[in-house]
Amino acid sequence: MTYGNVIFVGFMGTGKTTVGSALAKDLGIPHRDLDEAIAEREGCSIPELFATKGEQYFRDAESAMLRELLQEKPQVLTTGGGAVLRPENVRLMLSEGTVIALSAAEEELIRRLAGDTGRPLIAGDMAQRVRRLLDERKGAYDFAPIQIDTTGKDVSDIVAEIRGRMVESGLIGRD
Ligand SMILES: Nc1ncnc2c1ncn2[C@@H]1O[C@H](COP(=O)(O)OP(=O)(O)OP(=O)(O)O)[C@@H](O)[C@H]1O
Ligand SMILES: O=C(O)C1=C[C@@H](O)[C@@H](O)[C@H](O)C1
Ligand SMILES: [Mg+2]
Repeated sequence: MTYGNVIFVGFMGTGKTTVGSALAKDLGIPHRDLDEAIAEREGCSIPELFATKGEQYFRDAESAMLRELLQEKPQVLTTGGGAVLRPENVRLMLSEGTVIALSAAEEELIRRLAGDTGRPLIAGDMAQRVRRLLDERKGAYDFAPIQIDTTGKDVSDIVAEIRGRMVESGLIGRD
């Protein structure tokens, strides 16, 4: 049994949506994804939203949707890579749930994101943009009390590792 929100943060491609969905199944609680909820509400994809309304509009929608979705506990809530950029969002996440940060080595992120067209901030020279953004966001995910490096690990192993950390922290029982 788990209580409250389990919130995933991390850079694009660290696997928040993929791992969060698998963890929610494993724990038997719902999974919501902030990017998917925004796209559904706005009636268009994230790249379309950036192109038509701009990043500032997206960030406002992201903060509002975060506040709204955090009311629906218990759940696994997976955020977008930039949701931690506003301090008010970070404060809200820390007060409303358990925050788990996923990370992965730069070259692995570049491999995972190759061919992707759904992330407007890395469109164009993807590898160069990933490197620059990683540098700009250094430390941005360090606030999360549970830190998981996903490099070279399968989704099922990552879920097992997270479960172990949640048991250690007294958030869930052993079975
Ligand atoms: N542990 C893993 N090993 C290999 N590939 C992975 C792993 N986790 C995720 N992936 C792949 O990496 C890509 C990005 O994963 P995902 O969409 O879950 O990332 P995200 O952190 O939610 O990104 P965003 O911040 O843009 O929402 C997907 O193609 C996914 O299948
Ligand atoms: O890292 C980011 O700033 C983003 C990550 C994606 O999940 C989306 O939220 C959007 O493409 C912006
Ligand atoms: Mg995602």
